[in-house]
Amino acid sequence: MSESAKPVDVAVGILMKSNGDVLLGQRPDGKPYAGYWEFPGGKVEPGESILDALKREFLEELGIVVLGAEPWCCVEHVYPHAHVRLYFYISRAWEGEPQSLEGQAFAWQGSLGVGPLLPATIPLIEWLDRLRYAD
Ligand SMILES: Nc1nc2c([nH]c(=O)n2[C@@H]2O[C@H](COP(=O)(O)OP(=O)(O)OP(=O)(O)O)[C@@H](O)[C@H]2O)c(=O)[nH]1
Repeated sequence: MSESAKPVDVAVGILMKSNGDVLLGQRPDGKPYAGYWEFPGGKVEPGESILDALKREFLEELGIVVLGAEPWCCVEHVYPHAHVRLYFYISRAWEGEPQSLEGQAFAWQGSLGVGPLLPATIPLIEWLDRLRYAD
């Protein structure tokens, strides 16, 4: 039960193209919720800022250099395997083309697409639609 008492901070990045498409990745075998889709990211390491964690994860997983990202929203979720606090950032500025450096599948998506999504990420898709089709 100690896991539910102390949330784990997770940095999550939404790469958004000018047409509104966003990048999703599929969780690899061997992790909880393998095969589910999520926005790229991962756990924040001790002493690391959330933005630094985001940049590190994007470089490790995708070979992308995030040039800028804005904090968007924070969601807490209690899974059987972990209690997480997800810090979602939106980035419209990066360098490089996403490559699958750790073997995951990735896909650029409009409003509807791949699934299933991680439970904590589902509401984000609706909020995101309001944001990207607002202007
Ligand atoms: N990256 C990411 N993680 C999410 C999302 N939604 C969500 O609930 N999570 C949760 O946040 C946690 C992220 O941890 P992870 O296991 O992917 O991170 P990591 O790569 O640093 O882990 P590891 O190095 O321990 O294997 C998981 O518990 C995952 O279920 C999302 O949209 N993106």
